[in-house]
Amino acid sequence: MSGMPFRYLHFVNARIDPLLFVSIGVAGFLLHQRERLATSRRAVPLNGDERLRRPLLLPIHTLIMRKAERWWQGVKAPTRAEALYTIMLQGPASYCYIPNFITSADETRLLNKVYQAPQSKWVTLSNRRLQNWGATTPKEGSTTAIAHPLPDWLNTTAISIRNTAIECMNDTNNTTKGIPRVFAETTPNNCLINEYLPGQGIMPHLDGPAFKSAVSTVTLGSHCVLDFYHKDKGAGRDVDPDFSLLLQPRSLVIIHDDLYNNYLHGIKEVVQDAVQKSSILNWADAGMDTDELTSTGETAILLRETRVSLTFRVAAKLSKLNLFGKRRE
Ligand SMILES: O=C(O)CCC(=O)C(=O)O
Ligand SMILES: [Fe+2]
Repeated sequence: MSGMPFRYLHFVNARIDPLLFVSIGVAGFLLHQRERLATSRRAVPLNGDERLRRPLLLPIHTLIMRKAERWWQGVKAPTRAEALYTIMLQGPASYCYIPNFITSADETRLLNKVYQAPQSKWVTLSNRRLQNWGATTPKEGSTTAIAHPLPDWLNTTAISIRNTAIECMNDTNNTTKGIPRVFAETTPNNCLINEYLPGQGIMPHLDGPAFKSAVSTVTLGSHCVLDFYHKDKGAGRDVDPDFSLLLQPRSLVIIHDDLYNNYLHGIKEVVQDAVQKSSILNWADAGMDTDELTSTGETAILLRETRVSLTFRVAAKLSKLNLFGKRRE
């Protein structure tokens, strides 16, 4: 009877000094806080209706606790739940996803044009190939682009994007989300074409300063999961994205304002994407095939094929110089 507890107490009294007690207490508190935060992240429902039921004013002690938790963890970026909440509130101003923006015939025609381009047009990078058309920047990081017209086969799509942006802005029923003002004002004058084989992707990044803060992308050939990471949090191989958009073949996505300026975007280098309803912002519009879905209807495995993306942008500033360095009339 006297054995274990007594010996244990004796051990504690004799060997453990108060500093160690305090350290154990602090470590316990830290672990508890970490678990609490992880649980609250997992528990936050990601669909809009649940979010709308959240109280607008949180009790002061909850706010203080949240601040303390963030400070405690040294995390400046918003949590996943907060990021999604923000994006849902600002969502209507941040992206516009339009399934089947082009027909299958247009998709084939555009793909043929891409592959008919002279070999010299392709720039081969380690993880993808690209072509650059229209107004182009002389070097990386330039803020001024040199004016050059888009070829007709791309200009047709650029004009449809502008018309769509105008429709979006006039859409009083708000069936198309977002107000892609940049494209309503100006027809895109640059198109970057990226080709990704299965297993290829693009590291998370922000687009450079040469273009206005909106980007519109037509997806050809295969789907893509475009991941977003808040810029304060950063991104790396072991960092989970805050959320993603599922871009289906023939769709158009316009990303602008908050989503464009404050989130890095990237595509993972994988041969298949495991997608979940809870992390895909446009799940409802993504037109998932029922045979791709698991029995719950909330996850799917999508096998990648070759994807070609046409990314249209508006150059922020056009140089008065032509390609040969001479001033235009
Ligand atoms: O292929 C895409 O959809 C994204 C391309 C992209 O982000 C870029 O070229 O900057
Ligand atoms: Fe980009």
